[in-house]
Amino acid sequence: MELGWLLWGAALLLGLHVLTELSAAANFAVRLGFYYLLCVLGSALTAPVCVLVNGGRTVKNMRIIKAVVKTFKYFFGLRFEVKGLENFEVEGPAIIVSNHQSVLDMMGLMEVLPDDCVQVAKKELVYAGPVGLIIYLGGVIFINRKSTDSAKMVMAEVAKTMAAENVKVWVYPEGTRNCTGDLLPFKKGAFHLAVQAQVPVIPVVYSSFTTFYNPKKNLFTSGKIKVEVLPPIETKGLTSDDVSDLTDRCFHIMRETLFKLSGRPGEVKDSS
Ligand SMILES: CCCCC/C=C\C/C=C\CCCCCCCC(=O)SCCNC(=O)CCNC(=O)[C@H](O)C(C)(C)COP(=O)(O)OP(=O)(O)OC[C@H]1O[C@@H](n2cnc3c(N)ncnc32)[C@H](O)[C@@H]1OP(=O)(O)O
Ligand SMILES: CCCCCCCC/C=C\CCCCCCCC(=O)OC[C@@H](O)COP(=O)(O)O
Repeated sequence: MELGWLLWGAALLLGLHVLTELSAAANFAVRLGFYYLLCVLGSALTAPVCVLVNGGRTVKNMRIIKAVVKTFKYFFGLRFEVKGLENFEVEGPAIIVSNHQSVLDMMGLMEVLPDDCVQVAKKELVYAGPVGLIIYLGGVIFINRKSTDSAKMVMAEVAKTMAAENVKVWVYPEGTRNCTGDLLPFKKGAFHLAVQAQVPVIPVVYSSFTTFYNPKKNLFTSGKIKVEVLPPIETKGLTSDDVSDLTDRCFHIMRETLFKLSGRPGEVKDSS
C-alpha cells in the first residue's frame, strides 16, 4: 500500500516535470501554484506557532513569519543582493516605501524587513484563508482602498500610535502590483502619514523582475534581485502642504534607483 502511494507520487512529480519542460504556460502555472501552496501551508503551520509564542496579533510575530518566508527563495532559485540595510537604523518609527511588482514581493519584503515593522495592506487579504490569518496575526494594518476617507482615518490613527508603539510602517505607494519594469504614479497616503507623524521616509527599491518573472509571457525562472535601502528622507517641520513635493521627490529617487538596479541607467524620462 505504502509502495503504491510512493509510485503514484513519483509518477505525479515526473508528469509535472515533463509538463513544465514542454510548455512555458505549464511551467509558469506549476511554479506560481507551488508558491501559493508554500504560502498557504507555511501560514497554516506558522499561525499556531505565532499564537503559542506571542499570544495573538502582534508585530512580534513578523520575526517568525520572516524566518519562514526567507526559506522560500531556495525553492525558486532566487537570489537577493541587498545594499544599504544600515539606512533602517533610524531612531524611532519611520515609514518605509517600496515598489510592488508581484505576490513574489513577500520574499523580497521578508529578506530585508526590519524588526517591529508592519505593512499596510488592502483589506481583502484578510479573507485569503490561512494567509489572511497569518497577515492578521502579524499586525498588518488593513485599509479600504475604495474609500479614501476610511483609509485616511486608519492612517491618521496609525500616525498617532506608531510613535507610542515604536513601530515602522511599510507602505507600497503604487497601491497595487505593477510588473512593467517602471513605477506607477505614487498615491499620497504614505507621505501624509510620514508628515502627520513627523517621521522619516525610507525608500526601498527592488530591481525589475521582468527578466525572470513576467505573467504576460508565462516567464518564471530563477533570477537575481538587487535591493537597495536608500537614506532616510526627513519630514520634521513639513506640513500637509509639502506632501505633494515629498511624494514627487521619493518617486523620482526611487525611479532613478529602479532603472539603475535594473541595468537601464539614464532611462529616466519625464514620468506619469
Ligand atoms: C508564513 C507564510 C507566510 C506566507 C505569506 C507571506 C507573507 C505575508 C505576511 C505579511 C506581509 C503582508 C504584506 C501585505 C502587503 C500587501 C500590499 C497591498 O495590499 S498594496 C495595496 C494596499 N496599499 C495601499 O493602497 C497603500 C497606498 N495607497 C495610499 O496610500 C492611498 O493614498 C490611500 C490612502 C489608500 C487612498 O487612496 P486614493 O486612491 O484615494 O489615493 P490618493 O493618494 O490619490 O489620495 C486622494 C486624496 O486624498 C489625500 N490623502 C490620501 N491619504 C491621505 C491621508 N492619510 N491624510 C490626508 N489626506 C490624504 C491625497 O492627498 C489626495 O488629495 P489631493 O489630490 O488633494 O492631494
Ligand atoms: C477560505 C478562502 C480561501 C482563500 C484562499 C486564498 C489563497 C491565497 C493563497 C496565497 C496567497 C499568497 C499571497 C501572499 C500575499 C500577497 C500580498 C500581495 O501581494 O497582495 C497584493 C496586493 O498587494 C495588491 O493587490 P492588487 O495588485 O491590487 O490586486
